Amino acid sequence: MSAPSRPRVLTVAGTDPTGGAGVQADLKSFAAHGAYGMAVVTALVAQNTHGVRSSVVPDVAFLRAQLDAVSDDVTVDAMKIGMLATADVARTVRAWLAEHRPPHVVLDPVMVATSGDRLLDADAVAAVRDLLPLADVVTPNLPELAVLADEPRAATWQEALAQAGRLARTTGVAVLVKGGHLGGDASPDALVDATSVVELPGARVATTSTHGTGCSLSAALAALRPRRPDWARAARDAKRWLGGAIAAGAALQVGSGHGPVDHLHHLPTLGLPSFTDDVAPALADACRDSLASPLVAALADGTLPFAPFAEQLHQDALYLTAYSRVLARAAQLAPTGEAQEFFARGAHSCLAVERGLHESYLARAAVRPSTPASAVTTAYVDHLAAVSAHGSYAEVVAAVLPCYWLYAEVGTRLLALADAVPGHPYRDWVATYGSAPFTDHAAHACRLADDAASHVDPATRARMTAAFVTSCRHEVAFFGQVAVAAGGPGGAPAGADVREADALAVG
Ligand SMILES: Nc1ncnc2c1ncn2[C@@H]1O[C@H](COP(=O)(O)OP(=O)(O)O)[C@@H](O)[C@H]1O
Ligand SMILES: Cc1ncc(COP(=O)(O)OP(=O)(O)O)c(N)n1
Repeated sequence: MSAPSRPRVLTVAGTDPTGGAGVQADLKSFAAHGAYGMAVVTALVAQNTHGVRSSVVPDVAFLRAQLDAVSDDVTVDAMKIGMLATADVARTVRAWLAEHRPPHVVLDPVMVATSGDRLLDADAVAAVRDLLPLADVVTPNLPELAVLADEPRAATWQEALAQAGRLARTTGVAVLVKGGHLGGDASPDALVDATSVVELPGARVATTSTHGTGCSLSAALAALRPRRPDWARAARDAKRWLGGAIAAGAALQVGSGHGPVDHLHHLPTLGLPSFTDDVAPALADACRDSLASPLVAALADGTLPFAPFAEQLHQDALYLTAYSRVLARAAQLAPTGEAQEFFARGAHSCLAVERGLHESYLARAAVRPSTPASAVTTAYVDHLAAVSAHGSYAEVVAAVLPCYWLYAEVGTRLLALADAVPGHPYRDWVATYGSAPFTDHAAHACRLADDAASHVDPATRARMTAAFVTSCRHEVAFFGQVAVAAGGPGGAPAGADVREADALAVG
């Protein structure tokens, strides 16, 4: 038979109705790591982010019935054991393990929650110790390590490593000792066996969202092990994932005590509104503000004198040269041939339009080619360059999108206004942006941004939004940068002829 598409991983643990610890956290950890999750419940715990209120431990015959229901039917590739509550529960799990031990077993020796509430009877410690030889890895925090080793609590990380080494040598089980309870800037862990120590350094995240970190780490370890060559590599990857989950926890806004971690922080979210639906209000604001600028208002009614128009086009030409490079970067990062071609064509079109502006309008204007980029143009270009240098494909696409989408929106409105003015002097230029093919290119760019957003994690999506909104602000400033003297009839000088629409694929 072929291999299963996902590791089948079982947790045997207590519950947390607020979803941060216990079985609920374990199942999220399993899903986060692409495992098929199963759960046998040892104890029903009424708890939240402030602590444990009460718990009920079902009869151990029922616990055994749950365990047998799994092993009678399903192959278990890996298993994590969490809260055991009582000595009877620990002994029942041990008896089942003796018969049905999966290839990989992680034991999280849950004793006391961060809130200080006991999750294991004092007389059950010996029964948990008896389980150690049936586990591959045990994952104690510092107080739990001391209890298992029957020694005083380690005061330093070095003492903890030595204590873990002694426990590993006496029990034969590897010890993933956790440094979450240490003070300081670091939160190191280490995988210690009888002969070696693999340190897993980690920065401490300044947060109160640490409820269920131990549960989530041990579950991740079990889920990863079937797809990793050894425990050290599984532990390294589990810890790296947990660091991101802890950092993203506060944004969940779950509870007013010690909140949970975000187990799915690294995954895209199904069912979100599309990116363009999400940022449409920002685009609408930018469109309204752009139309209100003196330059665009005078462009709309045809009263814009030629000099400020040419000055604006000159800045546009400088901008397009830089924008072309950013589109080329989007083409370089593009995940599909279609997207690569779209942005590569856009990069080329920018240069063609820039050249066209110089050969037509600007050749006849008083603006000298050496006039430098304005502060406004420079700021916009710097923003795009920064996203292009440091951002992912999705962020680059979000940053370049307003130049397509806003120009299409403003252009469409301007064209309707220009059409109401007989002999409008800038109608051809306005029509470039207010009609196809430019509006089609803008719709295509929106579609590519939505595609990109559907594959990113929440943090990247937030950066996409920030990049988009910042570009919108620069667009508004760009329209507002040229002073417009009131009055003056507009009009391009005779012979000016810019046929941008054919070549143009960008704003
Ligand atoms: N503030 C934090 N920042 C980063 N990692 C943390 C933080 N607190 C705990 N951890 C990590 O979470 C995991 C659980 O640690 P710990 O708190 O020691 O165990 P437990 O949750 O069982 O009490 C470990 O990998 C630890 O390094
Ligand atoms: C049902 C249940 N099991 C374990 C714990 C303890 O979780 P842990 O990951 O050690 O983190 P804290 O909750 O102590 O912060 C629990 N609370 N509930």
